[in-house]
Amino acid sequence: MGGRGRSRRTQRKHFRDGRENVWKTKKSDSQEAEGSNNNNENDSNGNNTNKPTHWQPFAIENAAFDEYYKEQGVVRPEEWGSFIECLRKPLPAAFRINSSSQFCTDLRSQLEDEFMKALLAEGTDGNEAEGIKPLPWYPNNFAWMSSFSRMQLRKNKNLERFHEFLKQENEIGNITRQEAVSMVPPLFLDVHRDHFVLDMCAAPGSKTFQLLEMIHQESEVGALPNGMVIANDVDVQRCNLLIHQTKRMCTSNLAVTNHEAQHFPSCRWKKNNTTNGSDLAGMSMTELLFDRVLCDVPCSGDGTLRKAPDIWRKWSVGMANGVHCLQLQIAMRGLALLKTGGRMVYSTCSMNPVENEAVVSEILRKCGGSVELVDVSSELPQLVRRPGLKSWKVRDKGTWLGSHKDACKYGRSGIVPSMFPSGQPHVDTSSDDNNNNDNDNDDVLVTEVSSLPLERCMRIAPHDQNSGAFFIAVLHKISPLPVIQTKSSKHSRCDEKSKQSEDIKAMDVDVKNEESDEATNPSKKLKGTEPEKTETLNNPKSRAEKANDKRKLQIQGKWFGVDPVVFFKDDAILTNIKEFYGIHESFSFTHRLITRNIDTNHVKRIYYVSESVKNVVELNFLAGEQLKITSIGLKMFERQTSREGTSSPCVFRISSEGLPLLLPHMTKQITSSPAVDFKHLLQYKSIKFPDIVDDRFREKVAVLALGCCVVVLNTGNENEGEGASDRPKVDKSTIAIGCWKGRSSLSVMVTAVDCQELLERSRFSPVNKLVLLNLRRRNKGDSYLADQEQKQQNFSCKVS
Ligand SMILES: C[S@@+](CC[C@H](N)C(=O)[O-])C[C@H]1O[C@@H](n2cnc3c(N)ncnc32)[C@H](O)[C@@H]1O
Repeated sequence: MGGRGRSRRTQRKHFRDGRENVWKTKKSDSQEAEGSNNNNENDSNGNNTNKPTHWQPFAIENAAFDEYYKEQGVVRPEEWGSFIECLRKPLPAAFRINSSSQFCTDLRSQLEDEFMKALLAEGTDGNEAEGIKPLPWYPNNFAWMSSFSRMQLRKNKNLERFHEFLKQENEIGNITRQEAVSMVPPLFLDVHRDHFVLDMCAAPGSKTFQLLEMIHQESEVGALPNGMVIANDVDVQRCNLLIHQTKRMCTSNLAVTNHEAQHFPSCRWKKNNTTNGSDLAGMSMTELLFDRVLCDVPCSGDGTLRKAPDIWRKWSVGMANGVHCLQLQIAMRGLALLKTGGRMVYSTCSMNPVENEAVVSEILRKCGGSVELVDVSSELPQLVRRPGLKSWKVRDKGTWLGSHKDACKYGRSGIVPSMFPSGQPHVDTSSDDNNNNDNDNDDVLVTEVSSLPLERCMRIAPHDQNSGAFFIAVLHKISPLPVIQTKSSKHSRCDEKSKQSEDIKAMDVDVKNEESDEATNPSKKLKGTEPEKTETLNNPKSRAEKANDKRKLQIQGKWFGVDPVVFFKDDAILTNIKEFYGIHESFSFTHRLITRNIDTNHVKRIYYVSESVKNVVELNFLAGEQLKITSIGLKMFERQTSREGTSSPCVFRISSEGLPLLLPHMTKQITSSPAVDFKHLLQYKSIKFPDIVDDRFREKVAVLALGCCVVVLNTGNENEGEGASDRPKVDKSTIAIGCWKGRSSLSVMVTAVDCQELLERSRFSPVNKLVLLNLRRRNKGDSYLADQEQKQQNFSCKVS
């Protein structure tokens, strides 16, 4: 896990207070830890102001934390000891088998039959002898937890083989390492294959991966589901992590966007005035709405204390109070983008009621009956959870506040009414000339109790099932949201706290107006184009330079720093690709190929998108390119830039991600190889033609054109490539790799690491089968099912 894991860690960025990375702690940062915990002094922003003097390991206690949560009653008083003790223990590692992988059942068998027993026998440094076990509440035994922490997995020699297994399968995309409780929200979303799903705050993407699995489950061979996922995150770097993570899924049904979730565009488009008889005129979608929305909002994150112990010293109530309004705005935008009848899951990895029940309560109040909190007590019955709180207080600068009245009394303008159970703003009725409030019993703190069905929210406590803590609420949109009137109030409210609050005051209406304006007036500056303007102002340019800039901008597209999304329509290149690979007419190319470069002479990569993603791209064009798309579809063709590339009649090679989708539709540049030469290809990466062992294979390679080709493993069971047609039979169990035919040799286009991995592991027969499956997975994506075990076994024998 070493370097890769650490580098992911270093990219974690606290969304609000610039929390430095715990895994990359500088000396001064470590020093800061000293003494900060039992004396948690906060400044007005809720930041810890202690200045420690020398290094100390992470403290795993915080008096302010204890005081706060004891008072809030998040667990019963008699449970406090086990709650806090559990929070101080490292989090056991958990992982999930990719259920849309054709190999999911093989992996599950390996875990059940091999690792479960082996890890029990081997034991570890710790006392718990459970080894690994499936999470009882996750369907089909596809999610597992171990009794080992991530550190133990890295350091313990006995666990080396298991750790290697986890790393490899994770890299290939067969499993995902993910905190157990983080797997819960997508399960309550009830995603179907034809759903349009929005993941509003998606990075680093473990839940997006789960959503994609759900969309792709039970896919027929070569068929794509009708649904899609849009994964959005405001942080570009984290978007890149997400793209890296989801690339393992090899999906054409995903678009990644980079917006503030609270301002996510809905791409409304008025059908009659923009099409001008174009080929988009038939477009039926006029607005981007979703069947499912996942609202896994940024939060204070104290539910992850076991995984990120630096939170112990950083923790303060200000962290939660400071994100309440943002969370509410994101959730309201999510509901506005949800179709009537759709489901939204709101979740946080925080235990704080201000981020949880308070946000849900305000949603219900604002939506006035158009949204209901769903009772999901009968779903996932084996998941141990607790009902949401009905009563809580707010703490600010060391003072407990029972209601908004208290906030006004103490002049706490940052504390908004929606943070309290009733959500009611305090209206000061006392007149200036009658300032005698002495009769009020103001010194008694009255804690409000909510009348909303907040017991339907779910709290997951760490000591219930040895996990992290989490909060989940399931919402159902019954009817369109009401228009929420802008009220001028002297009381501070979330809407007024936001400088862009205009967008959310009338959730279903105002956004429409704003977006229509954008669509009809594309020159209107969007957020994200700011740097460009600043540059222009600071550096006055000549007319020629400006013209040049304008041209560049046109090429660049609407969003500054983001490549444009362009349908690839270069007929000459397309005809060349189709003819070279003999691609069937049945394979839909029209409006399914995308590039990120308007200049087709310099297109390097061509992406394939599903029908659903294509529709969204078209809608986005019609709506004035409101979506800032950072990644889209499946990389299918890549320009071969080497000297070899120029000698081929077709300069575009098939990428390994795109091969599974294209393979059933190829009639040319495809041949089959016996196991011996297939193994040599993997072993030596490149073999000279005279070194090909099998004469028939050498002959078949000789007739291929120079350039990219596909070699299919001949398992010997069928007439693969023999007989009337030289085209190998392609079915669910086919194993194929992309190759390059040069003037004197045939070379693989699978990375050296992949080849090495296969060859090393193929020496051990029990692992052999899985390794082969993995190779196929990597090259063939997830559209094939593993149903011919015998064939795999045959190949294993031949290769070993
Ligand atoms: C709790 S994490 C999401 C984890 C993610 N759902 C997963 O399962 O991997 C919250 C994410 O929200 C993002 N974020 C913060 N503020 C945001 C905003 N205003 N709009 C969209 N995303 C935001 C952060 O960059 C962070 O990646």
